Amino acid sequence: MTDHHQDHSDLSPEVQAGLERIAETVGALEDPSTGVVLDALDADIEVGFDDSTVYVGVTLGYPCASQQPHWAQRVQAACEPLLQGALAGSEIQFDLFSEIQRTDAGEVPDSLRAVKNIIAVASGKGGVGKSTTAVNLALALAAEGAAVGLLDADIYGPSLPTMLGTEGLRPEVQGGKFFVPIPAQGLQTMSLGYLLTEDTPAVWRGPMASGALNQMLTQTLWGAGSEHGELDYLVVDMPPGTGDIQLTLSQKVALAGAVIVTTPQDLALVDAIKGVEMFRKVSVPVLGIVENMALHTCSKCGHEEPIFGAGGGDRMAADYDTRMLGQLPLAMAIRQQTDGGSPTVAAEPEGKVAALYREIARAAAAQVWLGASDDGMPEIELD
Ligand SMILES: Nc1ncnc2c1ncn2[C@@H]1O[C@H](COP(=O)(O)OP(=O)(O)OP(=O)(O)O)[C@@H](O)[C@H]1O
Repeated sequence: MTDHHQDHSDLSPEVQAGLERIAETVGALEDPSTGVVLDALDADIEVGFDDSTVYVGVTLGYPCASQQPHWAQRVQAACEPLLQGALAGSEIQFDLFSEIQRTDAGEVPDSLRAVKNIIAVASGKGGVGKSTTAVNLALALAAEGAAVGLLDADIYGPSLPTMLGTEGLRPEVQGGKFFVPIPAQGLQTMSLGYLLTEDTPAVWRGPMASGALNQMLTQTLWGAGSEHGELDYLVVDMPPGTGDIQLTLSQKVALAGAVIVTTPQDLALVDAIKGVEMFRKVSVPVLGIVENMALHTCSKCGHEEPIFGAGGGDRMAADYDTRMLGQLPLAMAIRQQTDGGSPTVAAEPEGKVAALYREIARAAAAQVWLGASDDGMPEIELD
């Protein structure tokens, strides 16, 4: 439940009552990323008064730096009618903060203690744009103010070095055992692509692959390059599919949640359902579904069409009691930018597509904050 912080003992009772009404009004505003009113969330609302200025501060549990103007406008509109009596003529000053909490991960290796939340980005099958989504989501979380790491767990075809323009770089090794993550475009990154050389055999069998993955996860000094020695989120770009590697990883570390990427074609949706079921089976909360390549935007006229059909992700979200985090268009620019080493969120931070990725990132992180997004769901048994 929300705290309304107020120590207004030195203020007149009339001012105190006015501030209390303002706190209540702010508490009744809906948080756009969860659709829940602030009072029902674990949000902090602070209200103060000094020299004709009413200070209102809201602290959310997910990164939301870009939302300050939008919130300021909403708080202003909702509270202006309350500036009466002793508060008449006052101004409102609004600040939005975020404080990202840690998901309880139980026993974890030392290197992962620096990570507050691990988010897996997964897909039931290959080629749906999972890696593109993972890298843009990681950049979007960082753009919203979080300290973010990105682990490319795609053992068979590590694409992170290409997407972030870090090909050919090798991580520094500390104490003969630990990798120092490579900083790239504001992210702390690690990929098997950094460790393979031209001479490394490309055939990685299941047990070897999951061993390598486990090592990258647990032997990387994740907090090393970030300001506070901690990461708010480690985004893991999972290998495609729902086989042993995926299951092992999901069981080995306490994931804060999983984002499932799908395309609107029916087949990909069937595969995405397998992804949802796999995570449920190992009690990992499914944060939601991202529908990629959902609309085709004509590069000549800008017209948008759902060439693979519409509404599949929404239907699946409803059927499987999860949510749609957002839809991305099939756009030439997304492919060119991501394959060219500067993913859309970094290449065009103010563009329409970057705004979509940021909205998805906020919604996913907000679900991590809510923590128990799957509460009450019966476990689904496979086989
Ligand atoms: N929304 C999009 N619009 C246009 N191209 C896209 C979009 N999303 C991804 N792509 C392109 O599709 C190709 C496959 O994307 P990506 O590598 O992210 O998929 P993946 O699901 O991770 O694949 P894999 O299973 O091979 O790892 C890439 O060339 C990427 O640039």
